[in-house]
Amino acid sequence: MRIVTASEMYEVDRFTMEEVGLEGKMLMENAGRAIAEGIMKEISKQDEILVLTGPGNNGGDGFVIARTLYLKGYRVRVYSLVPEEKIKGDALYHLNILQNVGVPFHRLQNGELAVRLEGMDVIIDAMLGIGTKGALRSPYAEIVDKANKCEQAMRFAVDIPTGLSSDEGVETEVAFKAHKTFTVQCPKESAFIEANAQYYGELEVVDIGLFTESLVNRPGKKVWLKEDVVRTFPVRERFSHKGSHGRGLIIGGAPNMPGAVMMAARAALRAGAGLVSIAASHHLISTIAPYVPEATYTDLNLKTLDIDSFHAAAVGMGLGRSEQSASLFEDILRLANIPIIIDADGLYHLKKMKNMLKEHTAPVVLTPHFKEAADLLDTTVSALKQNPFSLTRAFSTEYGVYFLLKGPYTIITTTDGDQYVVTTGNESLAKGGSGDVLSGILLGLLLQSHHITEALCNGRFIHGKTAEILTRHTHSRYDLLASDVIEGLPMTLRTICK
Ligand SMILES: NC(=O)C1=CN([C@@H]2O[C@H](COP(=O)(O)OP(=O)(O)OC[C@H]3O[C@@H](n4cnc5c(N)ncnc54)[C@H](O)[C@@H]3O)[C@@H](O)[C@H]2O)[C@@H](O)CC1
Ligand SMILES: [K+]
Repeated sequence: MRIVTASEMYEVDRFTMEEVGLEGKMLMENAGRAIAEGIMKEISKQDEILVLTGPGNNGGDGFVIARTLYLKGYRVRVYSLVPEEKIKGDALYHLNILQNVGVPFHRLQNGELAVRLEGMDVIIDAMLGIGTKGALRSPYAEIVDKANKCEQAMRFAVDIPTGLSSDEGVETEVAFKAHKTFTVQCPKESAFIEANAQYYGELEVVDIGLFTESLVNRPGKKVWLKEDVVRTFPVRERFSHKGSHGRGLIIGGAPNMPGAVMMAARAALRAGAGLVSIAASHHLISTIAPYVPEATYTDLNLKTLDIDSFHAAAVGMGLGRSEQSASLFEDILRLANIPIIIDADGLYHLKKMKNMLKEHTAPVVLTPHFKEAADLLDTTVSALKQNPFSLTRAFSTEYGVYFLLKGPYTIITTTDGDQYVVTTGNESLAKGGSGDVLSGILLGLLLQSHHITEALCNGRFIHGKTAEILTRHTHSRYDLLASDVIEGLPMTLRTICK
């Protein structure tokens, strides 16, 4: 499912209207009806419903929603923040129909609210959409603030909550706090920015018949969905053998962190890796081995370890941050000609030698969380949280790496700058060890997949999905351990990836 900026959405509108020939009025009818259908599932006929409308097409959607609800017998009225003479085009067309049908219609008079917001059971925000520029002007800011204070009301936003920008990089001062946002055709970029989540609430995408084909030549941004996992998950052949499912290497294991490589190895095997080998300090091997008897072990000595005899490797989990481990990491990066995942302490060392990435020819996957990523990109966490798409895309294309920016909305960027967002999971995953398990799953899938992007998206998807399934059935969001996710993978794999 494509994610768009405002300018991309306007291009989709233009293409649909000018080149396909669907009229704007009809698209507005489709949008309003689809959103009204969604809202009707959440409300009752006893509810007092207020639709707040603005000057543009977002307001036009609001007129169609109000008419649809009214004709179905709901108690609805419309409150326009602008005088009728300011409403033009398709929105005016639908305002006329609204008034012909007899839906109660009020408008702001002399700057005063003619309708009370208090006591409303449902407030629908059709004030501003993707045409919003800058901070909210009066009276929008005041009315949004009043609407947000109506604590008993269910609040729905049309397309985007009024006050938010569609694009990343814009700080929000005041915005409508929706319980649920019905977004038209494609989710907007800003829906995946952490600071905006509280305004969007739940997000539902409604199909109104727009054609997104006109965007095919632009770098893509998409949400990776269950249907994508089902379509691309590696297929196992009846006569395959362990070698067909890949030989993976996990390099790490500082004496004080035996758990990291152990969990990564178990996760890789549970995700379907054929063979997993752990290269760690020999003191550690006897500690780890009983917990992962399926793995093989080798002393972490680059004179004897043939990295390229494996199909892919993961390095950095529990590697340590000493000078010695820094030079070990540098040697690994120089020697490896196989796809390599760099996580945790590997990312720490990489900061000082990131130019090596430009010469490195085999695929490299970086899996930082926001702090690690901000350090790598020489920026701050808050700047990265405001602009995660553009900053990671710039880094990925400059250094030629796959970049998996870990978070509740994980953004995966390819070396070409295409981006995928994976939203599965919940706060139970915010715990030590989660990253090690994710790296293991990613390695397991990298070994079995033809496409690196698919391996990364599918790996991150099943990691999050497993946490969701476990916290729904057997665990809470407090007690779930990283290793529980490994043991929960069978449930996800059995249901999603048969
Ligand atoms: N074909 C289309 O174009 C379709 C558009 N649709 C709807 O139309 C919306 C976009 O419509 P528009 O382009 O008319 O834009 P908006 O409806 O977002 O309104 C833009 C207007 O709001 C005012 N405004 C902008 N920033 C402001 C601020 N900071 N404070 C106060 N007022 C401000 C300006 O007068 C501007 O002209 C979408 O979000 C969607 O809801 C849907 O009806 C589907 C079809
Ligand atoms: K809106």
